[in-house]
Amino acid sequence: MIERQIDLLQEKNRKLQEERDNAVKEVEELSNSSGCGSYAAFSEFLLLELQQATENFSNLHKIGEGSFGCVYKGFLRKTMVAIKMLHPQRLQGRTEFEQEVAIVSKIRHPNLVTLIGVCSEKLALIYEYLPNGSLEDRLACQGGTPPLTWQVRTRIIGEICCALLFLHSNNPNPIVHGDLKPGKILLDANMVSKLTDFGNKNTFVYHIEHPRGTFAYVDPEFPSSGELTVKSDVYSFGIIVLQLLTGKPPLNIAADVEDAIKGDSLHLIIDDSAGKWPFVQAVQLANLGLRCAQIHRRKRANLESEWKLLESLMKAASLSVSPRFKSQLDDKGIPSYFICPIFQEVMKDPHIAADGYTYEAEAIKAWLESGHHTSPMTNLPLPHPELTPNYALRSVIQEWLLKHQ
Ligand SMILES: Nc1ncnc2c1ncn2[C@@H]1O[C@H](COP(=O)(O)OP(=O)(O)OP(=O)(O)O)[C@@H](O)[C@H]1O
Repeated sequence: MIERQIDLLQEKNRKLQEERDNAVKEVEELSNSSGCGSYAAFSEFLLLELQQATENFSNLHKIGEGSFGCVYKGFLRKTMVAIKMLHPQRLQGRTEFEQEVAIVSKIRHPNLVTLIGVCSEKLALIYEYLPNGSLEDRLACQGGTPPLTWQVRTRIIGEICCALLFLHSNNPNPIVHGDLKPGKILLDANMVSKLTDFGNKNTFVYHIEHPRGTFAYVDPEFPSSGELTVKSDVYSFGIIVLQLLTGKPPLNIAADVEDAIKGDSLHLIIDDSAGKWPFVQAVQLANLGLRCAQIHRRKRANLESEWKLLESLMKAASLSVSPRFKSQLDDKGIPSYFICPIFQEVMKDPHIAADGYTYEAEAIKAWLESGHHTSPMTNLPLPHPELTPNYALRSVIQEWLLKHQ
């Protein structure tokens, strides 16, 4: 009798082991086929969940409509999200949707909008929700919002450059945004900027065929070459820099700024609604914008070489905090990005984790050592546990502390 029970238990144990081995194999196969190691980057949502989150796609939840479909705001699995419903006719088909998702879902950077998930049955993309809307709307002060200060504008320029450097250095192939313009730069609750719609060249091609005033950002060499390169993004970036500096519409902006520099009248076209922009820095930004917005690709700036200048401009801007820069400050006047998301204290030794967020070294090490394999910020699996010191932020914090304590 006992022997029979032992046999049964052994048989059950063998079956369980077999099931476990099969499950492990399946997970390995899935992660290999996604090409991103064990990094399961996004969730699949049901249409029913989207319907519940948006009260059946009611107009009250609609936040906008682009050429590729409507965007709704919704509360999904305890998170505020933006749901982008793609028009199926705007895509070449499901394969293209899947290819795009495969690219976008693997990329994480603090200045790129995070893809949280997809709803394959409805071809919908679910992104983190950015409550301060687009740079286009903020530049136009839509809804009565105050103009962006020169400090915020300088930081946004640095952040966008940082995001482009990240996309362009992607391995094995650089990722070209292809449709960079203020409408594709979104702002979070702290006015930190994030690029959206990267890895979707179709948006760009669509705009070339159906111009809506956005062609001012388009690489002038694109129509003849028919090809988008990283230098196409550099051109659009240059136009955005000049627009942030002057507040002018993008058409012919490079020629206007160039004329102003030649005629010693740059001070007349700097956007004074941004506050008192230090003139030396305004000139540096004007020249940076012009180096990027060259008509010929081969003459355009290399963003890697421009980064040092931008870093110093960002540093200077963050040290010169005006009262209108409040959204970046906590109630003690400390810039929010100085605060470790785990310890909630000003960082002494900031380190960047694989999720792109910066934490106090001690805090993130303790998190990893206690067996966590996920991001404390996004809850998504971390592709690796390595940490990189954030020297730039550390020196900004130290200088700020010296000045304010
Ligand atoms: N993650 C998000 N959080 C908050 N608002 C968003 C988000 N994504 C898009 N939006 C808003 O939804 C609207 C539509 O965006 P979408 O990117 O589809 O089109 P667009 O950029 O306005 O136009 P097009 O794609 O035709 O150039 C815009 O007002 C945009 O600011």
